[in-house]
Amino acid sequence: MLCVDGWIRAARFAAHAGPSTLRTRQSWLASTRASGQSLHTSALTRLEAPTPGVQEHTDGPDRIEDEFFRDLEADIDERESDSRQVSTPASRSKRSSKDEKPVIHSSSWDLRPQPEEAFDDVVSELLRRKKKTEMKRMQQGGFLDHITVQIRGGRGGHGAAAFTATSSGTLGPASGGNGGQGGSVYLKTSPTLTSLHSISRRINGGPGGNGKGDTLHGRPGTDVVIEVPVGTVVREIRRKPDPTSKFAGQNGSVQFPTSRNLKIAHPLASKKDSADILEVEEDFEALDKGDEADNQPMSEQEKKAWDRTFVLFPGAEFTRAEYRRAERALKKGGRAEKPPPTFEQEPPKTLDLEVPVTGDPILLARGGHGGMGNPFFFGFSGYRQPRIAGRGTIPYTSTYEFELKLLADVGLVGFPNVGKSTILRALTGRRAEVADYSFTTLNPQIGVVRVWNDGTFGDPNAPEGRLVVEDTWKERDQEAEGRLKGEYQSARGHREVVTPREDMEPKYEVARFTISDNPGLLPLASENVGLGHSFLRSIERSLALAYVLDITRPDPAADLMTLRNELDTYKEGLTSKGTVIILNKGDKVDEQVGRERFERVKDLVATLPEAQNLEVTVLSGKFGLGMKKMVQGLRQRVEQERAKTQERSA
Ligand SMILES: Nc1nc2c(ncn2[C@@H]2O[C@H](COP(=O)(O)OP(=O)(O)OP(=O)(O)O)[C@@H](O)[C@H]2O)c(=O)[nH]1
Ligand SMILES: [Mg+2]
Repeated sequence: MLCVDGWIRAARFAAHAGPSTLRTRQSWLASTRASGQSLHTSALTRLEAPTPGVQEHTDGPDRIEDEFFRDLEADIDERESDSRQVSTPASRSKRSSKDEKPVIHSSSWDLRPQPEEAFDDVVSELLRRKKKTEMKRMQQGGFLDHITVQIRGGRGGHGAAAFTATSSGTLGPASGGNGGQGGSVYLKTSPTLTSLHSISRRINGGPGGNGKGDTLHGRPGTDVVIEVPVGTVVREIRRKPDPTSKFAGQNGSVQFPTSRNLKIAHPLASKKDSADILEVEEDFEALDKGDEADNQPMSEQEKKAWDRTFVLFPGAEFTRAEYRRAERALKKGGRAEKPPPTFEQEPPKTLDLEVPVTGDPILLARGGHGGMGNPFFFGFSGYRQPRIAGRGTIPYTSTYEFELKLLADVGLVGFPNVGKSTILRALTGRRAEVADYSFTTLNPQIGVVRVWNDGTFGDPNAPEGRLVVEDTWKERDQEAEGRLKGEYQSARGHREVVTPREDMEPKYEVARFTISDNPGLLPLASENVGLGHSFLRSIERSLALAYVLDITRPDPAADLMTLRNELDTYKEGLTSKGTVIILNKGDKVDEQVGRERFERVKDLVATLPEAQNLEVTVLSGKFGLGMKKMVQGLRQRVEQERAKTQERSA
């Protein structure tokens, strides 16, 4: 049986669409006619299986074709003459420059070695392309799915060494305020983000305010909340003390404590200390007992080092012994600087943000302690008028690795320029970039497919047959023309939403799933050629995969094998997620050729281990034809997989 429903929709769309759409359509009609091919017998309409529950038109195809063509062509003539009248020199020059746009044909990525070609040439060509696409990606701001970030809590504010003034001019009671606690760094998910590019490489909590006289404490530092997309995996990979800290390595090099023992390499440590590995605890005990070194004069370097821990009242001078006593006071009060905990003492943080973070954000790095004001040192080892206050501590820096694994239920995979973005747009209305050259899509995109009770999908108000997905530059042209005419025409103008007619059956949503459009994959993608790993990583978690092949290419079956091999090489078992094989651009081939290629793919699929889950379908993303069957297939698979996951977690 013949399904002409799709064709009627396409014809209807053409009759309603704007001038540039008409031109495309008209040239298509003309070329098809010229080749002596009957339109309704395109591979698409013949191969599309009837969708259950959808009423089929029983009129003879010839009659429908004739009727629609007469109307359509009259419409086209009328519109063309209209558009000629309004076209301005500016819009004409714009179009002509666009017409000169170089078109890279889809076959240009066919890099499978030809018999006479050396494999090395192919590889070097692929590497050249990888460089080119990466450059393009960088120029566009780029998608980032893997970054390392240095995170540190804010430094604590310094304590104040101050005294209440007395009428006699002597120093009254100590009244320095404490420094404020540094701000902490938190993490939460954001539903609107789809890449990590907005995250800075270095994130510090806000610094705490300094304490002041009259026991005025410093204000706490501002907290920082990092927002990441859902699907981000966060791993702490390193901790290191601040380079100015006592625990930092000598000469600014940083030493990460790998065991409980810590090598003290600091101006304050004696020669013996830096030679031996010394327990920190014991170090402080030894300090308390006093040391003959205490009586020796301090070097400038040592003074500077103490200055990083303490603030002195103006004019005050401290000996080494006094400093050590003050340090002990801090330690007893639990305010002394500590080395970063090792991974054994405090396991590294690992978070898998597969579901949105609800409630409080997650703490990644705590702010440093505020320094103590001088009242804290009162009475300690004989201080009646402590002319010393503590500085705020600088927390250690953690290096985190952020990796984004996009969480779409379905992933579209295919070589460049086969129409993946077009299909995403046809399914979801998301304005993904579509253009007739390879690597249009550089960043994965996610759209939501909504399935209605009558088996339709997408925008519930969009009348059938009004949808066409055009190359984005054409839309931009249309937009510009609209602006010139003084009327702003949305790029989605031909998808305008209409209120459902009263006689229409009410629709309700029965299922919803997300689908991701990914950058095109090249042979050797699993070796990181093209955009390689970056997007393979993000499809790893999809519940189902849809292969997109271009039916106008000479051997879609071979393309499928190359695609499958790439996925298999990247990760074993990934191909078992395959659900549908889409032969796109069904409107572009004539029936016999289309049928042959379709059969070849089907024969090949029958030999695959995952054959029982795979369905082969021919469709046209551009004209939204033949999509229902694919949506049903994907929906079923997604629901099955979701049920399995639920069972497993139960
Ligand atoms: N005739 C016809 N053209 C189509 C169809 N689907 C896509 N195209 C055209 O094919 C070209 C490439 O489409 P895209 O959707 O950008 O392809 P892609 O796979 O996303 O390409 P990359 O992002 O570069 O990997 C565009 O010019 C589309 O208009 C279709 O079903 N029929
Ligand atoms: Mg694309």
